[in-house]
Amino acid sequence: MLKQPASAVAPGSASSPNTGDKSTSESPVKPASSEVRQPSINPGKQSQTLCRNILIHGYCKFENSGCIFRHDTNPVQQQQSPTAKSESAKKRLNVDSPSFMPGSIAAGGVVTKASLSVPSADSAIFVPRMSTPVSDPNQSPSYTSPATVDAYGQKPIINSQFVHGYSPIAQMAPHVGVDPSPVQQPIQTPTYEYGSMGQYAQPSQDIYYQQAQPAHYQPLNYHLYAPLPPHKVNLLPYQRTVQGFFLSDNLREELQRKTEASLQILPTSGLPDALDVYYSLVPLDTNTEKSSRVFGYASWIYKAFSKSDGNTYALRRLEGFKLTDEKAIATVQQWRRLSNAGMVTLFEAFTTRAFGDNSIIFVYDYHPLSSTLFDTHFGPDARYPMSRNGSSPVVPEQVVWSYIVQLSSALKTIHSANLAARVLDASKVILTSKMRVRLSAVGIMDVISGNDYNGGANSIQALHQDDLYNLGRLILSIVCNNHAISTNANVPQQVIAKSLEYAGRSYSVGLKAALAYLLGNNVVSAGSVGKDGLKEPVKNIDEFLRIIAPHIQQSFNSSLHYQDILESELCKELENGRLVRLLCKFNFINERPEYDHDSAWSETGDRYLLKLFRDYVFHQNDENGRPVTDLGHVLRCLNKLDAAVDEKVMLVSRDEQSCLIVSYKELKNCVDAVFRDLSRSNG
Ligand SMILES: Nc1ncnc2c1ncn2[C@@H]1O[C@H](COP(=O)(O)OP(=O)(O)OP(=O)(O)O)[C@@H](O)[C@H]1O
Repeated sequence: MLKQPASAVAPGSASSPNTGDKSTSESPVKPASSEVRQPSINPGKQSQTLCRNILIHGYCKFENSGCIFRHDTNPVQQQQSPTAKSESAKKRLNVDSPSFMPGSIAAGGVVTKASLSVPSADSAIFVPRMSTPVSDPNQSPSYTSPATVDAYGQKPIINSQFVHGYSPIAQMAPHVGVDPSPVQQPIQTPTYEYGSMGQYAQPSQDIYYQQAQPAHYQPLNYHLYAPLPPHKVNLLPYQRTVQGFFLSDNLREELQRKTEASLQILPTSGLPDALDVYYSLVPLDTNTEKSSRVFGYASWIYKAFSKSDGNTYALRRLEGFKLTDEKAIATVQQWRRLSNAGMVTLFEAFTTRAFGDNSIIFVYDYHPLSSTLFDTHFGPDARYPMSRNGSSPVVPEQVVWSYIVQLSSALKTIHSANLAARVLDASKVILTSKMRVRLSAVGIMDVISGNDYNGGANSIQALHQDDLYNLGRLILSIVCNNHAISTNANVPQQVIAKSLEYAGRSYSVGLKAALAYLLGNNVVSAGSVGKDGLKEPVKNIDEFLRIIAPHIQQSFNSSLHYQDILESELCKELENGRLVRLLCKFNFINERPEYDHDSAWSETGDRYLLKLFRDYVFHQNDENGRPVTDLGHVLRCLNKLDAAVDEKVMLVSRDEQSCLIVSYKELKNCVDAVFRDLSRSNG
C-alpha cells in the first residue's frame, strides 16, 4: 500500500478521533485501536515519543493528567521549574525542533497509519487511490520524508529543490501513482478555470504586481487591471476571467478619473487663497473669454474644497456684481431645499472682494469632469458630429428623450416649488456622466434680477412658460445641430418652424409633437400671460409630462437597468472587500515583529496552520522553481476560506517535515480565533 507521509494528518482515520469538536481533537493522541496498540506500549519508549498535541497546539492539556507521551522537546529542560517549563512549552516547536516522529513508529517500531490530530480538524480519511500497495518488507520503520521517496519508493525527480505545495501533494494525489512525472499538481479540487488568468501565472507578464508606475498618475493608476490580450473568448459557463472579479474597467476608470479631478489642486493659480470657507480654487472654465451673454455679467467657475465639511464644491462667480438688495440673496434658501437629480444643488451665495472687485459667488455641488451640452454637441470636440451628407440625425433619439425627461423632471420640481429655472441654455446644462444631464445655474437669476414675481413679464406663470419654451429651443438646437436656436433668445419664428419640420423628418412623430408643444403659443408666453388676469397659461409642465409619459416610462426602465448593472458591479467590489478584510487579518497575524525571536508563536497551533496556509496560497513555485503568481489560485483559496467550505487542503511545511490536511472551515476558525486573540491583547 502507498505509504503516506508519516507526519501527514489523517483526521477521521481510525487512529484519530475525528468529531470536529475541538475539545475532542485536543485530547491526547490515542492509538488507532486500543486493543491493537495497547499491548505494544512500552512506557519507557513512550516517554521518548513527543506528544503530537505539543506539535500541533504547542501544549497538551492532558500533560498532567495521564498523557503518556513526551511533552518536552528538550529532555534537559525536564529539570526546569514549573514556570519555566510552561514558558518553554510555548516555544517548543521551532526551527530547531526535531522532525516529527509519529508515535506509532517510535512506540512500537511498527509502521502504522500516522494519526496526528489537528485542532478542530475535521478532514476526511486520506485514502490513496493507488491500487498496488507499495510495501517494502526491508523498509526501515523510521519516518521517511515525503520528499525523499516517491510513490514507488524512489527518489522523485524534483526532490533536489522542494517545490512548495507540489511535491508532497504529488505523493498523495490520485494520479501521481500513475504518472510520476516531475510536473506535479497541487492537491486542490479543480473547480473554476480562470479564463485569462494565464497572464498572472507568467512572471514576465505580471501586470498585477508591476512595480513601475507611470509617475504622472497620482495617486492611482487606474489601468491596474486593464485586460491584456489575448482575450479568451467563448468561455464555458463555469469559467470566469480575472476581470469578472472586479469592477468593470470602464466604470473603474471613469470613477478614478473623477476622483483624480476632484482632488486636483493648483499650487500657483494666481487665484485668491480662500473665499469664505472655500480654499484651493481650481478654474473649471473651458472658455477663457469673458462672456456676459447668459447672466449679463462675466461668469467664472472654480472647484474648491470646503473647510467646514471637507467636500468639493463648484463656485460660480459673477464678476462686477454689486448686491443692492440683501433680500434677493435670501432666495437661495428656497433653492437649497430643492432636490432633483436633473439639477445641480445650490447651497449658498455670498459676496466677496477677494478678486479685487465686487463679485458674488454661488456655491453648487461639484460634479467632476462634467461638460456642458454646448461643448458636447456644438464644441470643437462634439460627441455627435454631423453625418457627412448632413441628412441623418446625428444625435440618437434615445439620447434626446433622455435629456427631455431629465430636464422636464427638474422643471417639475422647480415649478412645483413656485420657482422658475430661468436659465435653460446649452452652456448651463451639464452632462455629468453618460446621458446624465443637470441644470447647472439655477437660482442665479433670482438673486441678480429679483424674484418678487409680481406679475407682468416677471409673473411666475410667464416664467414657467419661458422655461418650457427655452427647453423646446434647447432640444431643437440639439436635434438640428444648430446652436444659434439655443443661444439666441430672439430666434425668428420661421427658423423655429423650419427646424421643427426638419426634426419631424429625422425623428419620430412623438418627438416632433413634444417639441411643438414646448415651442407653440410662444406669443402668449412670458409677458402675455397674466397681463389681463383672465388667460390661463397655455402650457404647463404637468401637461407636458403627460404628453411624454411613454418616454418617461422607457427612461425609467433604462435607469432601473443601469441601476441593476451598477448594483452588480458593486457586488463584485463587495466580494473584493471581503477578501481585503481577510488579507488584512492575515497580515495582522503573520510575521509579527514582536514575536520575531519567538518562533514558537508562529510554529504552534492555529498560527502554524495559517503560516502554512499563507505559503500554500502565495508562495508556491512551479516545477522550475519559479514563483507562481496565479491570481486565480489566490482568489479561489481566499474565497473558499472566507466561505469556510468543507473542502480540504494539504499544507506542507517549508522543510517538508510536516504535512497537515485541514479544511477551509477549520482554517477560517483559526483565522478568527487568532485574530480575536490579537485584538483582545490589543485592547
Ligand atoms: N457644478 C459643476 N460641477 C462641475 N463642473 C461644472 C459645474 N458647473 C459647470 N461646470 C463645468 O465648468 C465648465 C465651465 O462652465 P460654464 O458654465 O462657465 O460654461 P462656459 O461654456 O464657460 O459658459 P460661459 O461662456 O457662460 O462662461 C464646464 O466645463 C462645465 O462642465
